[in-house]
This record gives sequence, C-alpha cells and structure tokens, in this order.
Amino acid sequence: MATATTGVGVVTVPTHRVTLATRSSNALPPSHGIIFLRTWPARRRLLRVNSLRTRSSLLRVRASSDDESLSPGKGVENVVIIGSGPAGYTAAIYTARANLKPVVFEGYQVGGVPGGQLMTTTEVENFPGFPDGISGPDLMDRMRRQAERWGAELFQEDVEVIDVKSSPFTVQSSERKIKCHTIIVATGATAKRLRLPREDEFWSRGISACAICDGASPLFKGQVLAVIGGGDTATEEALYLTKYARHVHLLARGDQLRASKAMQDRVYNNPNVTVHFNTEAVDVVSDTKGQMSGILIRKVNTGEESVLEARGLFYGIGHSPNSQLLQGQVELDHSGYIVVDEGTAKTSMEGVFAAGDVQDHEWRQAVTAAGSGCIAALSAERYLVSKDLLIEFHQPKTEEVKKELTDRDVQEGFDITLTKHKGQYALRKLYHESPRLICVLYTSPTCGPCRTLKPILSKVIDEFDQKVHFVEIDIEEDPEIAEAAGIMGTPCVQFFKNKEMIRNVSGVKMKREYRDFIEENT
Ligand SMILES: Cc1cc2nc3c(=O)[nH]c(=O)nc-3n(C[C@H](O)[C@H](O)[C@H](O)COP(=O)(O)OP(=O)(O)OC[C@H]3O[C@@H](n4cnc5c(N)ncnc54)[C@H](O)[C@@H]3O)c2cc1C
Repeated sequence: MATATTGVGVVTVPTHRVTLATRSSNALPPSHGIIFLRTWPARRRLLRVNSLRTRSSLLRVRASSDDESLSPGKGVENVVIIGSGPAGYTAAIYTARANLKPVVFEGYQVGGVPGGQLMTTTEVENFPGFPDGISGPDLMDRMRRQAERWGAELFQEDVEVIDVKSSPFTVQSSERKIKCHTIIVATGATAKRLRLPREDEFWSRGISACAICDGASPLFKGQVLAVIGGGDTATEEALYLTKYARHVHLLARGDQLRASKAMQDRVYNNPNVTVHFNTEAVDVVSDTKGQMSGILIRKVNTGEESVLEARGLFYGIGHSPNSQLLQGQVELDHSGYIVVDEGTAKTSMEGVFAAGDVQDHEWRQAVTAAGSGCIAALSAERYLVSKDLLIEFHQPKTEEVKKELTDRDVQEGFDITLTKHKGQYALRKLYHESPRLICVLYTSPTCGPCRTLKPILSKVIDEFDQKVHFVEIDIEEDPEIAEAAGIMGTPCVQFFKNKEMIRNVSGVKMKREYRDFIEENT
C-alpha cells in the first residue's frame, strides 16, 4: 500500500508506489508518466483512476512498477490499431482518452497512404463540423493530431503479419513485433481502378471513385459526366449524379446491366441517363487548357473507338477490402470484407474488432467509418475490463513540441550550422557553401503524400544531424526553384553534393531507402 501526496490531497493506491505531482512540476521525465494498477480488480481499478481524474484534472501521475514486463513496448499492449483512416484515428482517440495507450500502425504503402483514402481527395464537404468544407489531408491531419494529443503511439509502418490464433495476439511490421490483448482492424478498402494511361494525371481532377463524395463539386455541376460499371454501385452513382449533372452516360462492358432489376428500371426510366452497352474506356482526353474533356471509348464487340464528351468520369467498379492479413484467421465474406456481428465491431475472433470500410461494403463514408471506429474502441475497452486485462496508462503533459523546421529562412536568419532549413534562399546558400550532403524535399500544400513523407524524412535526417543539410521547398512559394530543378510532381527528393545532383527520388519510398542512400554518401 502506498500513499501519494498531491497538490490537492492524498490518494492511496495498493501494491505499487505511485507519485502524483501537480502540472507545475517539471521534474518528471516523460518515461515515468505511466501508472500500472494491474493487480486491482478491473472495475475497482477503473473507478479509482477515474476518481483521480475527477479530483484534479491537474494531476500528473507517475508510477514505478516492479514488474518490468509491463513497461510499454516491452510487455503486452492493451490494444493495437491497424490503419489511419477516419476509423483508425477515431479508435485511437477514444482508446487513448480511455488511457489504454493504443499503439497505431498507420500504414505506409500496402493498403494506401497513412491517413487513408481521404488523403487522395481535395474537398470533403459532408463531414460534420466543417460548414465550409475541409481538404481531405487537412481533416486527416487534425484527426492524427487529436489521437497523438491523447497519447496514442503512432508508427508509419505497414503491418506485415498478424497472429490472432494464440493469445496474446501478435502484430508485426518490418520494424517491430508487438504483443497485445486486443486488435482493432481499420485497414479500409481500396477503390478498384482501371489503370487508364492518364488516370493519375486526372485523379481528383476529373476522375473519381466516389460520386456521393465528389458529385456536387463545382467541377462537375451542370456538366456531362460518365460512370463506368454495370452493377448496383455504378447504377446508383449514375442516378445520384443526375442531381448535379447535365447528363450522365453509363458505360457497361457487357450487353446488359448486372444491377438489381429495380435499379435497372430506375436507370432505364431516367431520361438523363444513357446506357452504353459493350463499351469500355480506353483513356481520357483533355482540352487545350489541360482539363478533362472526354473519354476515349471502345466497343468491345467491334473494336470501334470514338470520343465521348464528358467532364468527369466516375468508377463504379467496386472496392477491395484490405483484409488479407486476417485471411484464414477471422471470418470474411465472399468479397473479402470482415464479417462483424450486426451493429457491433465484433469479428468471429474474440478480442479482434473491425471498423470502417474493411467491414462495410455498403456505406463507405468518412463519418460512418469514424462512427464504427468509436464503437470498436469502446468495445475493446469493455472487453479488456471484462477479461481483467486492462492496464491504464497516465501520461504527463508532453513537453513543448520541438519545432521541426526553422522558420522560412531569410537572409538575416540563415544559419548554416543548423541541419534543417526551408525556402529557396537557404537552398541557394547551401548549394554554394555546404560541404555536406544536401537533401531537398519538394512539397506542395495540397499534396497528401507530402504530408506522409515529411515526418518520415525528418526522422531520418535527425539520425544524421550535423552530417547533412535538409531543405524543404514549397513549390507554390518557390516556383522558380522548382522549375529550375525540373520538378514534375510532389513529393520529390533530390540529393546534392559538391554542387551536383546525385539522386532524384519521386514519390514516397520506404524509410530505409533514404537512410541507406544518406549513409552511403556521408
Ligand atoms: C477519392 C475519394 C474521395 C472521398 N471523399 C469522401 C467524402 O468527401 N466524404 C466521405 O464521407 N467519404 C469520402 N470518401 C470515402 C472515405 O474516404 C472512406 O469511406 C473512409 O476513408 C474509410 O475510412 P477507413 O478508416 O475505413 O479506411 P481508409 O481511409 O481506407 O484508411 C485505411 C488505412 O489503413 C491503412 N492500412 C491498410 N493496410 C495496412 C496495413 N497492412 N498495415 C497498416 N496500415 C494499413 C492505410 O494506410 C490507411 O491508413 C472518399 C473516398 C475516395 C477514394
């Protein structure tokens, strides 16, 4: 039994020594901001910790535990969340606020970028709380920060293996292996693409995989649009788009629609929809302003090609759920979606919960994904309590976050002894004066993958502090530099040494690629 003195009173906690300090104290190293109350019966433990919270929101809690295996990272975690879309981050916010200290694998490449599908879209206009809309990357940034603020531990890594057949479960990425009592799978789904030659160029600028999300955007309002597919999704999207479009063409590869009879009737009876059977898209075409103006289509039965005028192209060819990790371990439906008990997040394996698009082939919206992430988080907490497995983690308020980059360098403020810089003045100075390897990251404000790459590269650069120079160039702020460097897209990383460019890396690559290259050249 230990007695702890606080600025507001005395709290008695059995078994482990617990020290409480007021917020003004700065004597606590961050690693001690944890309370382990493992030997208490779960319900009492929760009550006690909650009462600590109620008695003073100004309390920090430090605990020492004689059971080393319970230290975070070394022992068994309460919950691992896989995925960083709206479902994953919402689950992280809820579990972190419940003091479960969730470990989140945000993903990297295999199932889409960290932040999920919304990182690939411009404006999100239907997520509650943003009356003027918000860009997809900004929304995901906010969710991420909210999860981090409450103590979620985030890793930008793909999970490669899950083992839920033995308890505790194992979750493994290329960099770490974690044991845990519960898992929340929020790996989303990937919209199937046609891989048209100019698809990447017009993605989110004419081509979309979500009519409900993008149909009302000014880009498409009053225009002629086309939808590809012959099933329920495509017919529903075509009908939805008639609310905004001047006319909608539905392109079906077969000689009939696969959609339900009711949907077919609605399509055939709508004068604003024209169905083209035996038709496939070959590519999109653009006008002299570089805007999408039509679709090159081909009749599959005759091979005849023509251009169909359209300002927008919507894919209604389905989604693939990112559930491969769980194949053979939890029940999946015939399309690979994780099966959950209706209205819950429970999968066929106790302790494994699923949220978001990976378990939802019907609604697939950010807000429904977030809602199901909340359900999964609360379910995981309940499960841990019911099994008497829950360990609460109380973290001290984190120290002020170190600024990642110096402010935009100006002539007076430039300091060559610093490793990280921003802006064209710094780049010019370093190019001429730095004896170190220079790593230049080109970004743009609306580029989702840039937000993914920045923290990754920043961490790698930290490993080589004082051995390299790093400069970030926003190509909208410094277009001349970007043009001179021949930048065609962002993110792009260029390495310079002795006034020569020695490598150009486009897109987001694995962390070790940047690390290995820097190591070889410093
Ligand atoms: C272009 C586009 C525009 C859209 N616009 C809107 C809109 O305006 N409004 C709206 O409500 N909805 C919109 N949606 C739908 C919305 O984005 C999805 O419904 C929502 O993102 C689903 O959230 P999620 O968390 O389930 O999964 P996702 O957002 O798909 O996120 C899945 C996450 O899992 C991670 N992951 C996958 N595999 C692994 C692994 N092995 N290891 C670790 N991590 C992994 C990925 O990296 C990703 O972070 C849009 C979708 C698209 C494609």
